[in-house]
Amino acid sequence: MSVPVIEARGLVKSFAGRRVLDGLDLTARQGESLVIIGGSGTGKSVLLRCILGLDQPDAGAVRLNGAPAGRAARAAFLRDFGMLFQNAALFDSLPVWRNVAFRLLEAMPRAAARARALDKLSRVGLGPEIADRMPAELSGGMRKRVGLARAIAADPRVIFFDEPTTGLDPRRAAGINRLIRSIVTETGATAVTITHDMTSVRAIADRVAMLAEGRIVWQGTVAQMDDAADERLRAFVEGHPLD
Ligand SMILES: Nc1ncnc2c1ncn2[C@@H]1O[C@H](COP(=O)(O)OP(=O)(O)OP(=O)(O)O)[C@@H](O)[C@H]1O
Repeated sequence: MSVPVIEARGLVKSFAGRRVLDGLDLTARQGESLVIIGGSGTGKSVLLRCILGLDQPDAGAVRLNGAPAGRAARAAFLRDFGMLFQNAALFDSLPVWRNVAFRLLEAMPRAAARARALDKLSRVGLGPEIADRMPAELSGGMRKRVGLARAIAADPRVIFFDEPTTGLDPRRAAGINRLIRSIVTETGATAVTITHDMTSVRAIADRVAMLAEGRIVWQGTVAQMDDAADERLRAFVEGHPLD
């Protein structure tokens, strides 16, 4: 079997004495689409931040492409990494194409970067007429698509999607889910998505991992998820009300 792209072992992270991650183990393998689910405040973002080196775990270790996540392994990982942020996180002062080409502009001439940006915009269903618009002129769904074009601009091997459908109506959300799935399948990239949206989970996931009480308490395919008896999983998947 190939070396895991991401391996987290025994991650512990507390804030103000409260343990958010409590011995968490998780593996993402080359080319798979892993979706992490879990209630609000269960630590999904903290987990991503620990993987990316933005938060330091109190204990445990992260390995990236088989190597301990020190400075060099993390730099190599980030060179081949793209991310779609919640709310797209576009630069409001830059036109769409420069948002998409942001990292490309360091690596290639402006004309080539613009051409690549237009190509990626077209991949997410946006025409060249959008390229010179400012983000504020776009709808939420279009901004999300621009964010997706930016995430894939440099053809990354690993892509993180942070709540990709939040704030979108169901049809726009379905459009984003379909794009994410087709991009992951086409490029063979490893994808890690965090979401609350069960429609998204079903559209995107090869494997689902549920975070609760600081650990991955269940993982499996979507088909296994539908058959699983785990109470916490059932409650989340079926949306049992919480007071
Ligand atoms: N820098 C920080 N300082 C203090 N507490 C933090 C910090 N970052 C996260 N937390 C706490 O850790 C817990 C988990 O937060 P996190 O953002 O990872 O949750 P989440 O699962 O991503 O939630 P949501 O689904 O609502 O985005 C929360 O209680 C949060 O307040």
